[in-house]
Amino acid sequence: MQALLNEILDQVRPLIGQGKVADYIPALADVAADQLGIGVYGNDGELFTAGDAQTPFSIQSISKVFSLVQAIQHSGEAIWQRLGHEPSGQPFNSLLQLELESGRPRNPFINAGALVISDINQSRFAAPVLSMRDFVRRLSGNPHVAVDNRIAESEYQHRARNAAMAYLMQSFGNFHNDVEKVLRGYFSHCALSMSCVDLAKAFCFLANDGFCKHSGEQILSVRQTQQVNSIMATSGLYDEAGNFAYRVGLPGKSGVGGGIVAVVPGQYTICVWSPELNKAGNSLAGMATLEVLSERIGWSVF
Ligand SMILES: NC(=O)CC[C@H](N)C(=O)O
Repeated sequence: MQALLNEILDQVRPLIGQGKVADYIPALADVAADQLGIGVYGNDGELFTAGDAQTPFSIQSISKVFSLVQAIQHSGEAIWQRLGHEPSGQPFNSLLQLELESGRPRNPFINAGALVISDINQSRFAAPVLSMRDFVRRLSGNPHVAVDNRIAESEYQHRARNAAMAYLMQSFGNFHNDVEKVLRGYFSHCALSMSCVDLAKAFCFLANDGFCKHSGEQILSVRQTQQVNSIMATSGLYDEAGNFAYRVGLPGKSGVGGGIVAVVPGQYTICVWSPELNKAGNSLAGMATLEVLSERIGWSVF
């Protein structure tokens, strides 16, 4: 595995330069574009890394999985009264469908859906950002995981589109807390800084029937774990979820910080990171890395 990871990173490295670092959140644009890393974590606790696997980056939309899991933990099936679990076929920040579908987001991994989940968590936790941070610290086994407040503040200053979504949902009665407060919380969890190693470890319960070995916690039931993986497989990469299923064939979740997490049920979790994105907002070199790795090992679940 170790030799394979080194080989694959060398193979995809020439793609760096063909994508574009996200700059609609100005603080995100400061990252060095030529970074590339991978962490692979086995259900048996084995860890393989290559490249910039230990460098923390902004997890952005990958955090939507953590907030969804928290909401499922305290509210279970009831959350689906507020949003769906259908792929959207739209960019992650699209407003169009939300208006047509009366303020009910298609799924928890587009921004509108993640904002509803944040609203649900806001109603439940006294300090939602701290609850999320502590949850992620336990899952990753890294007590130093923290929010990069500079990035959270930068996104708040440029919140127009996400704010528009939240207020639109409020106008349809599908938003219960103060919009600005929920936006702040959502931007904070998107601004968590984690490395490929942190994320591969934090997602391992999804490859292990809901059980996180290093924290000793049953995070979700077996059934709930299958359900979260199914939503990742159908919606984890927005309007590129089909392409990801075709090329990689695993449940996955991406973020505009350039990270992508993928789950090999029963075996491994993988996190790749490279900041340059393709047009759909997914890491260009990251997608290629996962494609080659999945093909070489025969990991596709399809
Ligand atoms: N796709 C993403 O990673 C988007 C997350 C980002 N915080 C946003 O709301 O726009």
